[in-house]
Amino acid sequence: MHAPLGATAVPDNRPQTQTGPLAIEARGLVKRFDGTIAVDGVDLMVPQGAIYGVLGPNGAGKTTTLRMLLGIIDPDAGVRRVFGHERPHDIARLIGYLPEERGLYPSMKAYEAIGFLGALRGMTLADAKARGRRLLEEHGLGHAAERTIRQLSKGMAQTVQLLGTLVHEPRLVVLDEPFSGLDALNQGKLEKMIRALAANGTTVIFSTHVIAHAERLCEGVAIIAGGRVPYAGSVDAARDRIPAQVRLETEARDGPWRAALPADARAEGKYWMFSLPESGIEPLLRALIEGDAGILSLSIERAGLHDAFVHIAGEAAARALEEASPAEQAR
Ligand SMILES: Nc1ncnc2c1ncn2[C@@H]1O[C@H](COP(=O)(O)OP(=O)(O)OP(=O)(O)O)[C@@H](O)[C@H]1O
Repeated sequence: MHAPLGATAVPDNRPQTQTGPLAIEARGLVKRFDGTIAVDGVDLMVPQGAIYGVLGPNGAGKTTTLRMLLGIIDPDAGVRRVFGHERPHDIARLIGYLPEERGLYPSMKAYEAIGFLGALRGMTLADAKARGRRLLEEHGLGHAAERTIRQLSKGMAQTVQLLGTLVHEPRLVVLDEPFSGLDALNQGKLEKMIRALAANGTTVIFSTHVIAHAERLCEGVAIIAGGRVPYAGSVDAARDRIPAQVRLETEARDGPWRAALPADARAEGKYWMFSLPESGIEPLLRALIEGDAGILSLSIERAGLHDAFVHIAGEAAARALEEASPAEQAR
């Protein structure tokens, strides 16, 4: 039995790599529309209980990939297993799905809309409505339970639809661009909800074109560009594809120590910046000290997911990502 959403304190330092059973295993998924390839050989492994991001610019193939995983459309080639089942429809009651196109019946009351979605996933309508009311209370929308969908703000309606996605306590939650259309406050609330779901053992997979969301939330990420997945794995391992950068401040402007700096060293204001040498920091430190650099400060900065994305998917894909939503990227 799951605890109520949002009720669990969730540590931010959960392990980045998980072993154990997979919620989703997809190999070689291909989809064409009218002869044009939308998804071109996607492999994904999502461990149970993980938060997993599918990150890519508009048109990259995120929605098509998610729809194939859910069994809404069939791949032209490849296999996908959800909790070991090759036909996701067989376990539809274990899955919650928030589609990219939001939509609830405008004349339904908020708690009825949640109830309706729960009934579609196998709950009795009465149970689903009662749970809808409870979820609305728990998420600060108790006052809106009796309001019709058309009387709600866009953000509130989106939260109602999300609660309808979760009302039957699915074991796998698939969210297509769940952050788009939400203001900063509601984006923060959604991040909390996603963490709470995972802390309760639910697997969450979401698509996004906002790197910051994937970086803050996900253990695993699939980078998707032009229908291909040039990287799928842990966020940490993606970041480790780029050498960490050393930021060095010295007292001496010149001297024998300069010969110890790696070839890619460049001046940035009062600092020297360069890639962490493969031999590690110690031999470098020794050389700097012996060469009378007078070290004032030295820090090692790990690459962020943005730099990793550029490195893996290329500048053009990164630009497309930023152009998709500059305001959301900034958050
Ligand atoms: N039903 C369809 N018929 C024809 N082409 C489609 C269909 N669905 C998707 N496509 C095309 O497949 C490609 C991938 O689309 P998809 O919606 O999967 O991308 P996405 O990464 O989810 O993009 P967005 O972030 O804009 O939603 C696009 O070129 C799109 O135009």
